[in-house]
Formats: sequence, C-alpha cells, structure tokens
Amino acid sequence: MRKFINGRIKSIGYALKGALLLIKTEHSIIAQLIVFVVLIILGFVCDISKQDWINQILAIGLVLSVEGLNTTAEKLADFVHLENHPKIGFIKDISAGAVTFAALSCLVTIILIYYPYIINLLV
Ligand SMILES: Nc1ncnc2c1ncn2[C@@H]1O[C@H](COP(=O)(O)OP(=O)(O)OP(=O)(O)O)[C@@H](O)[C@H]1O
Repeated sequence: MRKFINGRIKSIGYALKGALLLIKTEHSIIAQLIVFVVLIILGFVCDISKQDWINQILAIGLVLSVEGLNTTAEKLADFVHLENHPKIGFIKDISAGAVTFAALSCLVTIILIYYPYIINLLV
C-alpha cells in the first residue's frame, strides 16, 4: 500500500513538473494562458454565476489539456522524424485539428456566458 501511495505521489510530482514545463516553454500555451487570465478577471468583473464559473473553468481546462497533448504529439513527431514527411505532416495537422475542436467549444461557451452581460452594457 505504501509503495502504491509513494508511486502516486511521484506521478503527481512528474505531472506538475510537466504542467510547469508547458507553461514555461510553450508559446501557444503561454498565449492561451494570457487570454484565460483576462477571462478570469472578466468573470470577477461581471460577477458571473457559479454555473458560469464551472463552464468557464471546464472550457479553459479543455483547451489547455488538448493543447498540451498537441504539443506532445508535435514533440514526438519531431523526435521520431525531424525531416519533412507527409505522414508527419498529417499527424501534426490532425493533432492541431483536435485543438480546433476544443478552441471552438471554448469560444462558444465564452460567448454564451458573456453575451447577456455585453448586451446589458450596450442597452
Ligand atoms: N516534419 C514535417 N513533415 C511534414 N510536414 C510538417 C513537418 N513538420 C511540420 N509540418 C507541417 O507544418 C505544420 C506546422 O508544424 P509545426 O510543428 O511548426 O506546428 P506549429 O503548430 O506551428 O508548432 P508550434 O506549436 O511550435 O507553433 C504542421 O501542421 C504540418 O502541416
């Protein structure tokens, strides 16, 4: 049991290290984090509901997770085959395509959360 718990604690450590590496080294993640920090500030400014916070946090988490996996696919592809190859191009394209799905759902979620507040500001 102790071995199991120590193993899980070690894994969490590696995972946190990986999350930190993504934040420190990946420009796409850094750019998205800046947008998400703005959204979090906007959430406080608009005083959005608990359900809206849950939706926003899930949408942000979805994009960051899929972007992280896309980065993994890109790094693996470059490690396996740095030279140009149609299959590597295909793998990188579909991996980026997965990010597009996540980003679109995030965008729709954010629009649905904030459009009542924006309409309120305009009228
Ligand atoms: N080795 C390769 N062989 C064929 N096509 C490639 C290769 N590397 C990249 N490409 C093509 O270029 C596109 C961009 O690849 P790249 O690795 O630069 O991704 P990126 O999203 O621009 O990366 P980053 O996250 O570093 O900005 C890929 O989606 C693919 O179409």
